Amino acid sequence: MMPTQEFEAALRAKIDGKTKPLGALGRIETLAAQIARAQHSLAPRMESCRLILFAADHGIAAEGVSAYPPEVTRQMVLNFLAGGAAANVFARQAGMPVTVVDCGVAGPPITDARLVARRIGPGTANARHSPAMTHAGRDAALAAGRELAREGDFDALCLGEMGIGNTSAAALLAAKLTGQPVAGFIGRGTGVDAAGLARKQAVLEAAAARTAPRLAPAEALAEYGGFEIAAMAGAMLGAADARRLVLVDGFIAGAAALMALALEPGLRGNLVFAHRSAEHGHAALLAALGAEPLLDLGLRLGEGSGALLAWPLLRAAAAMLNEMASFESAAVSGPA
Ligand SMILES: O=C(O)c1ccc[n+]([C@@H]2O[C@H](COP(=O)([O-])O)[C@@H](O)[C@H]2O)c1
Ligand SMILES: Cc1cc2nc[nH]c2cc1C
Repeated sequence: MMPTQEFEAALRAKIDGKTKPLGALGRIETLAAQIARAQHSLAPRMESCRLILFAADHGIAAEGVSAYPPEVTRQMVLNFLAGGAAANVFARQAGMPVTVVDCGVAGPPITDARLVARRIGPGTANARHSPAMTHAGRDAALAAGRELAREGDFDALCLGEMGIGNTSAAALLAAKLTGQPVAGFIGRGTGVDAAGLARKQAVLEAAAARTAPRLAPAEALAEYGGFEIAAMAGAMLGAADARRLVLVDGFIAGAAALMALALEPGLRGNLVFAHRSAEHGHAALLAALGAEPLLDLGLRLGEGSGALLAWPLLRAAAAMLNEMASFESAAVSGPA
């Protein structure tokens, strides 16, 4: 629903009527306004959030573009299920449930009742040489994310990912969606050294050269995406269907956001960009998104870690709107 002029005027009056100098709560004020618009309510609810963690493997990891071996994806999924990863710790701090989704982790399916199985395949094909996924695989991953993000009764969603090699997929996707050279989106990911970075640059240049500089969104996703990236993009669309806000994490989540926005520009109001990742290329990606993130903590982990850390700000913004006294109710004098 488009915010009406009356709604906007009432929202402005409510925020400006709170007992604070005009504009003194800065980004918390714009965040409160975003939440109110997304729910089309002057008294929005922002009490519950959950983390959905999407995991998948990447064929391009075989090119030596990561500092860690591909089996870490699977091992970290087991760590998520055991509750030992950073994402689990931050989610527990916030009292947030965690859903772990296997979108296509390499090797045999992980048999664990707590894992949500949405396996599209045992990882993508190597995008250096061929399209990463079929159109059917892409559509299935998008649909899986969309359906998961619509489920349950939550006001907001943190979306996170795990996938060795996925900074390569995200960089290629960002390049093909913006039409900009891939070089500007390449970083060290999990921490490749200088030689590793040079190899990653050569591999991604070669992968990018397979196709036109700019691709239609759905084509870019099939050529270069990952199953977890497609599922995350789908989850953003699903969250918007349910009028939920999404806390967008770092570089890979940012590429998924660029993808989701290319498919559905109306989604913009549902996305809150949580943080600026230390991954070189995230700044360029945020610029392409026209986004100014809330936090800048030097994180480069993924897993939704930055989104989880930003969740209290979302709660605080809604609480400001709902609980803070007005000049009138508290009998405080306005500007002289
Ligand atoms: O979210 C980020 O900004 C971010 C930046 C660098 C690395 N990561 C994580 O590291 C993995 C990808 O790094 P790489 O080097 O294997 O492409 C993947 O599991 C991501 O969650 C995440
Ligand atoms: C250990 C490890 C944890 C991660 N979490 C997200 N990406 C990751 C990559 C590695 C290597």
